[in-house]
Amino acid sequence: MRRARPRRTHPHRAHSRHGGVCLSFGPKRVLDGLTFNVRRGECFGFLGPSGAGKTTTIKLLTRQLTQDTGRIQLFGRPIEHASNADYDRIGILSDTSALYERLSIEENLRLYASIRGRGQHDIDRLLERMKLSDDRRTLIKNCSKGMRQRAALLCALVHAPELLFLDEPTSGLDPAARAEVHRMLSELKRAGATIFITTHDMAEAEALCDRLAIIDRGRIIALDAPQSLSMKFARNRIVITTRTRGVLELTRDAAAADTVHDLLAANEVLAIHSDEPNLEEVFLELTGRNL
Ligand SMILES: Nc1ncnc2c1ncn2[C@@H]1O[C@H](COP(=O)(O)OP(=O)(O)OP(=O)(O)O)[C@@H](O)[C@H]1O
Repeated sequence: MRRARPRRTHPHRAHSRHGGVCLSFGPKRVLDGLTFNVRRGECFGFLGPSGAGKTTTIKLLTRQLTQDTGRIQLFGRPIEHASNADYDRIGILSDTSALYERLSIEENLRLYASIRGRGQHDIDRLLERMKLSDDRRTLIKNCSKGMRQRAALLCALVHAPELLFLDEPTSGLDPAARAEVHRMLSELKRAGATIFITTHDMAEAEALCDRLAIIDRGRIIALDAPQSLSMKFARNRIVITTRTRGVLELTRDAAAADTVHDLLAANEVLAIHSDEPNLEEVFLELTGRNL
């Protein structure tokens, strides 16, 4: 994988009031005191509105950029001391620009396998897995967006990395290809890989991620397990659909218990459910914006 040479982005060091990692592009503060850690073996989701700083964070974590201030550790050591052997433990899917346009899908895969010092024996299996066997000889420049995305993902995986950085891995994929990527990521996780993933797809985040960070304007505004995030924003209400009295919303208290009892006795209850927000609503509440 080609790595851009690390470069400083801002002539002076801009400190955050809260510590953590900061980065500015010119006068614009893009990351503002980021602090988080990713645990070995987990799938860590990084969500946020467009322009929040997700890709920039991946670039810092993969040493394509250098932070202005703050410390980053990779495999438990300062990232400045990361060796080539450390980088060999990493797979990166950022966009599809790392693919060679004039080579076929298979040639790209074989090239990446040889760059990574890997044998070629897994390539047929990988192509089959991503349903790319029939298109293996198609040149990248003639591939659809979904085919490119799948090919790029395979190139990121070809050396069986322990730590994967995936920037919107399912964008542009149809539902079947998306499900295939999800299955593949779940398998990698079961095999012990650590995954750092950005996505705009809340259902994907909920299904795949052990923990999620929500980032807005370069700051982390929430970090927890998907279910815990929803619970934090639970509105403490129950919603009852009745036979003749429409939909009732009750606050969870002793009075609600009496009402529910009376409704049940009168055979009025068609459905009862708690009113926890889904992740999409949590996100909207936190950021005031759609994904
Ligand atoms: N090389 C650069 N020079 C100047 N500004 C940049 C550069 N790269 C990113 N930015 C700015 O930094 C901010 C964060 O960008 P970033 O790509 O990290 O956002 P993102 O959260 O990944 O967004 P998206 O979901 O749209 O991919 C944006 O305002 C963007 O315009």
